[in-house]
Amino acid sequence: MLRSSLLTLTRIGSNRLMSTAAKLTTVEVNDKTGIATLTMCRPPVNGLNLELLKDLSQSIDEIESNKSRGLILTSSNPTIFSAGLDILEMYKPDKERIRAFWTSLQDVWLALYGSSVPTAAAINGHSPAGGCLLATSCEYRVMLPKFTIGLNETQLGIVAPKWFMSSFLSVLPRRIAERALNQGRMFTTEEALQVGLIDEVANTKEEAIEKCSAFIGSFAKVNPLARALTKQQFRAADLQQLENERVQDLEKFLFFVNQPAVQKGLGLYLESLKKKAKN
Ligand SMILES: CCCCC/C=C\C/C=C\CC/C=C/CC(=O)SCCNC(=O)CCNC(=O)[C@H](O)C(C)(C)COP(=O)(O)OP(=O)(O)OC[C@H]1O[C@@H](n2cnc3c(N)ncnc32)[C@H](O)[C@@H]1OP(=O)(O)O
Repeated sequence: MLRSSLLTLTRIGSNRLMSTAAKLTTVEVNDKTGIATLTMCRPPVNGLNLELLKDLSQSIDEIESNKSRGLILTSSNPTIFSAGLDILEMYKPDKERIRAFWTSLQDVWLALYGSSVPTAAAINGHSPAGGCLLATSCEYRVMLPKFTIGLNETQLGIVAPKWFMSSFLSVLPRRIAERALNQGRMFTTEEALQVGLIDEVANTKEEAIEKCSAFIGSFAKVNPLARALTKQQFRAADLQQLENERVQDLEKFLFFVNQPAVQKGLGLYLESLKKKAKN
């Protein structure tokens, strides 16, 4: 069940905490429900860099293979679910590292969107771009009030690839998804609930996790294999499309991100974030 020799198993109440010393994710399995909570813990904003993506992949694999009854994705940061892709991976990138970075992002999406176990996101903070991609790859979303979620790529002068759109479209009606993506719109919790981008609102992270657990519990009397195969049939075309086009998708990304205008835009955006952080 545990695949790394570095892995430690600790017991907290009725939960088993599985994590490695230097990992950027933790996996905690509730002994009563059998549901695994996968927590992202990369300060300051859970920016998805190569290391966090690799740890996410490993944790999802771990949950798939340890017979958990479901997966709840959340964050250790009290105000940020994930700030999306770490822009430092894309700005003035190292040639080899950026290839590994994008390939790892593809791996995470394929594993999470195609996961055989029921998945839910307890969105306990802001969730722009890649953060929204992770949340919409899950089957159910519960979000805390006064945060924002959405695919804001066009606001940064970049383009969400097709598979980002697939996740978005699996949740939102096409007309709303298309307009929001073109605008790079970030939705408040209330707006997200209204359009169906999230399923429920919770006042605390604990409540969000409870609601996610209740969603996963709703499959208790359904045959797990029948449920998993049904989910996978719904998602097969999206998953197959990326599987078939992985190499071309990587090359497209590299070409696009290395354009001088895109580099300039990313540099200005990073500067604006840093300026905002100082004030
Ligand atoms: C037809 C052709 C098709 C071709 C398609 C092919 C390829 C497509 C090419 C590219 C697609 C790439 C897809 C990218 C998706 C992404 O995820 S891009 C990332 C988008 N993320 C954002 O815009 C979020 C930016 N951050 C924020 O809005 C805020 O930080 C926050 C998350 C709301 C948190 O706010 P808060 O006030 O709490 O924190 P600060 O803003 O003060 O930030 C603290 C600290 O963190 C740094 N930081 C924040 N976000 C990022 C980030 N995403 N990457 C890197 N660093 C980040 C910020 O700069 C501060 O740093 P410090 O000053 O050093 O402390």
